[in-house]
Amino acid sequence: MIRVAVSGAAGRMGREVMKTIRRTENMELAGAFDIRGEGQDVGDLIQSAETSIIVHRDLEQMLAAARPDVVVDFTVPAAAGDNIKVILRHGARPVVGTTGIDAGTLEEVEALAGQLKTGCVIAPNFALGAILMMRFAAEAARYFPDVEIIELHHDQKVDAPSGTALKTAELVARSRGEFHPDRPAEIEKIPGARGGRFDGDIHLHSVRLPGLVAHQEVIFGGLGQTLTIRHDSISRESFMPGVLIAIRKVMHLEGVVYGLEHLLFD
Ligand SMILES: NC(=O)C1=CN([C@@H]2O[C@H](COP(=O)(O)OP(=O)(O)OC[C@H]3O[C@@H](n4cnc5c(N)ncnc54)[C@H](OP(=O)(O)O)[C@@H]3O)[C@@H](O)[C@H]2O)C=CC1
Ligand SMILES: O=C(O)C1=N[C@H](C(=O)O)C[C@H](O)C1
Repeated sequence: MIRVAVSGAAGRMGREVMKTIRRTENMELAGAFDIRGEGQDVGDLIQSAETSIIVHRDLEQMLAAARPDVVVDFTVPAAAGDNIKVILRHGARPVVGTTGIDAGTLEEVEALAGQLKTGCVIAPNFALGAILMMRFAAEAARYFPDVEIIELHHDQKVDAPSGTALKTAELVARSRGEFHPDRPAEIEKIPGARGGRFDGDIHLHSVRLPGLVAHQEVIFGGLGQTLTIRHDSISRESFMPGVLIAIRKVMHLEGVVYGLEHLLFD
């Protein structure tokens, strides 16, 4: 039985993870942490009967009371780094979906996990289709180096571009074939109209609208043709199989694994 606690328990992803853990064999929901909903029974958050697990506002207290093996974190970029360090120091294993964590914090987490010989998984996207979309995009970039990325998300998302779009841009940049851009000097009549630029010339565009969940198109352009690779998460259930894989695998890891693909394909 793996004892799992959830950080960001009152959020959209935290609630979905708690529902999933509660119906998964060999896993037990052990604790819940969030800055919102202190003292609330988790059952209220996931529309189920009372669970006797209450939301803690203090991560250390929750860890001491719940003694989880794994803590799943879906919070905010500003909090996730500190949360991960506290979880590691407490001897539990973090599985982190929070995006937008800065590179310096990630390095500190890598050093700490290595020093403590404890496993940690950090993945900007847990949906299998999104992992494949990134893989196919990296492959296509070898033949079509001209590319733009459009990510589309619900209107409550705080970070832009999405973690997935940034990871896609990194992978595309790494595997890109020969690239000789021959473009006219552009005039942006509204600043930002051409999006953000990764590596100088990979344009990323972020759309935020109610009704959306999480979507991305990677559009390649070539002589007389385009190739579009698109993934749609139409519900947050899409992320759950990947989260469960990470929870099971992190129990046997030492150090940080960045990206679900390393648990699926390596
Ligand atoms: N890797 C993946 O597959 C996926 C990653 N994500 C990422 O997960 C993160 C969460 O997304 P989502 O669930 O939609 O966001 P929500 O805003 O719905 O949930 C985040 C929760 O964390 C709480 N919170 C804020 N600060 C802290 C803190 N310091 N300590 C503990 N809890 C805190 C928030 O409270 P309050 O509302 O009061 O601020 C909220 O309840 C985002 O970074 C998102 O990009 C999302 C989907 C999939
Ligand atoms: O905030 C979200 O919702 C999502 N965030 C992740 C990201 O930033 O890539 C993963 C997915 O796109 C949903």
